[in-house]
Amino acid sequence: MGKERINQCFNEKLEAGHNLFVPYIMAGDGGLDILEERINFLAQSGAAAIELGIPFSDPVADGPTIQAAGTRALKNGTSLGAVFKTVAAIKENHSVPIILMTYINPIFTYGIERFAKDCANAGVDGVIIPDLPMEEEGMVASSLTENDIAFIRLVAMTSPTERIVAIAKRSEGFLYAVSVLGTTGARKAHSNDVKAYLKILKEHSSVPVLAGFGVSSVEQAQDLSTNCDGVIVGSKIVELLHEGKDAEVRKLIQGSVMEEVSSS
Ligand SMILES: O=P(O)(O)OC[C@@H](O)[C@@H](O)c1c[nH]c2ccccc12
Repeated sequence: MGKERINQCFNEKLEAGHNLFVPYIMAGDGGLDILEERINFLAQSGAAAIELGIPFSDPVADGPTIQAAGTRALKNGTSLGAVFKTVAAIKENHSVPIILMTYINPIFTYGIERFAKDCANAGVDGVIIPDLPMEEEGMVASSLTENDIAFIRLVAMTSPTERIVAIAKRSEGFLYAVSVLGTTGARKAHSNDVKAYLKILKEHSSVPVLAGFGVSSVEQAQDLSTNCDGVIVGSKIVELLHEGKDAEVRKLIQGSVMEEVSSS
């Protein structure tokens, strides 16, 4: 369970020579009753894990696409409790790691201990909390550790190297390397500094490093994956699924996970 499951699933893919691909979807976008089918589809298409967003009314790091998905999910009445129930049922049939992405506020409201226990009971493997600074993560970190839930840390390109290294050393499951400045959302290209930044992270992290934010094509995924272990794709996946373009989602994942054969 938890950390072990993520490590095992990621290692299997890496050992088979694949890049890792973690799609982000918003829980309750399209209704919770389609979640199992979506997760199954993404896993079958080659996803190494699923990042599952909890809709929240004040999503400071979300770009317009993810915000719109959150609004749709909230309109459907999606609550944290309902997501736990749905995930528990899904986990009876599927082994793909599930990582919850939630801001700290809903966790406080729900209760930190209760949140960590319910994650474990539902079979959630890891948690990402984008607005919890390293200095304040203690209470949440100990509850997650007690329940064997991987606490995935995010690093930002703008942070000083010392801070980047400290965060890289702590991360569990994988390290989320935010690879653009600003909020989530598809971008045409990543800056050249990203490669150097990913290299530093790879040197200091004991878990796989995945690059996220702004990835929307196989080319970008392949390019980033030459300097780290894979990518996280949110907005593009959310948009394609919302438009019913499942075949394109499959192509994006399959093209991204295949390690490119170098011509030299
Ligand atoms: O949408 P993008 O640019 O592909 O970025 C991933 C992202 O959506 C997902 O990981 C995510 C959604 N909301 C977030 C908030 C903070 C950090 C990460 C996220």
